[in-house]
Amino acid sequence: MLAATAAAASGPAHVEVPTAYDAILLASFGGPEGQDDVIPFLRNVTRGRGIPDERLEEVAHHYRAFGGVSPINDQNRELKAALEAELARRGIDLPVLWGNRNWDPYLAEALQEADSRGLHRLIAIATSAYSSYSSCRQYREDFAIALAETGLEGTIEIDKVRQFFDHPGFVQPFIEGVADGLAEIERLVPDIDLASEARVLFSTHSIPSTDANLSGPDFRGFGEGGAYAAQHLAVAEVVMHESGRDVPWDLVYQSRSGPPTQPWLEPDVNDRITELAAQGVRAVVIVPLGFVSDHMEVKWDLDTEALETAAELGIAAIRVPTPGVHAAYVSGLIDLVLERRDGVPAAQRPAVTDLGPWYDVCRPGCCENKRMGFKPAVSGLAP
Ligand SMILES: CC1=C(CCC(=O)O)c2cc3nc(cc4[nH]c(cc5[nH]c(cc1n2)c(C)c5CCC(=O)O)c(CCC(=O)O)c4C)C(CCC(=O)O)=C3C
Ligand SMILES: [Fe+2]
Repeated sequence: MLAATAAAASGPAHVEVPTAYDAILLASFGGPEGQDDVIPFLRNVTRGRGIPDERLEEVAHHYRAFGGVSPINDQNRELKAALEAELARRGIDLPVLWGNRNWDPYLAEALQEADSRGLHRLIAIATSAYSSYSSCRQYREDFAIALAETGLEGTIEIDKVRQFFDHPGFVQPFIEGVADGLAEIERLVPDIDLASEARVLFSTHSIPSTDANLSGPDFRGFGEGGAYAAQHLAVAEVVMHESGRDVPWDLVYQSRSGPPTQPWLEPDVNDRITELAAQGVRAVVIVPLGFVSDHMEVKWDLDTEALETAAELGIAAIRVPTPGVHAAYVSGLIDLVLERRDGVPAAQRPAVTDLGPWYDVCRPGCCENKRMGFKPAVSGLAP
């Protein structure tokens, strides 16, 4: 088990005062549940960006290949049930509401439900562990939009748990996954020398370099790729160390979209596998470090595309599981709610890298989107 070491005092934590919450808001991305949902869902995801339906059809085919159904909604139903079970096990009476940014059940519906049940102080868990516009601020903007849509500003307050990339509950499943993945490679390629012929590839969602460089706070201190890249590198290092294996590793990116002229974080996972194969690498273990569940970005971009790339090059490849409903992850999410509710001091909060524990509330300007412009957000220090 990964030791739940208390925070290094040097971490950037800023701790809020205790708040008695009425309910947990499980906030996620949402996904289509049938072929007819696919284009309307993609219009929601890309709203305000004027992307023509022909371009959306290109992304749609990932969903179409799976019957138009993203696995993400069932995964959130399971996560909600697991959170409820863990709360019940601990004797904590805190309802869990679920709302998505891009598909039914929408955030606005969850807020209406909260209001009708008299639940007005919400603590949100977003299914997104790192700092960036897409994984943090966009959730906070969409909370603000849902509050405005429902006329519940001033009635409902939404706080959000800290970014949990380095919480031991999130990291533990990846440690187990890497250890198991490497053992599986040894079974598949019995004569392999892991240290020279295998690579562990930690994969996360590529984002535009502009977003990455603003994924602060204090973004200038994090170098190339901002806090987003720094957080992934720090967690990957811990995972490798804790797995007890001495195998070289890289951070790679997947699921790039946007025009080719716009710089996004690189290298792409497929390009890196191709390069490694040319260098004589015989096996890769792919770790979806940027994701909390096996949703479409994992099923398509890794299990379909990246595994195919490896197969075509004749090298062995294993994809490690995401946290999903792993007991350590579920219990860690409840711990995150309770540390916030109780105003636990930063030094007592678990964090496995010295970047954390992360802030309770975003700093002004944190995770800004310079491409699409300023939108007000809640759950932060400044709108
Ligand atoms: C960092 C990050 C995460 C990880 C954090 C988190 O988990 O939140 C994530 C997750 C996800 N992304 C998802 C789906 C999509 N993301 C898109 C587009 C984009 N994602 C971006 C970033 C991220 N995305 C960005 C920078 C864009 C371009 C838009 C822009 O320029 O700002 C598009 C539009 C089409 C396209 O542009 O390709 C789709 C359909 C799904 C659902 C999967 C399912 O249905 O199972 C999930 C969980
Ligand atoms: Fe995305």
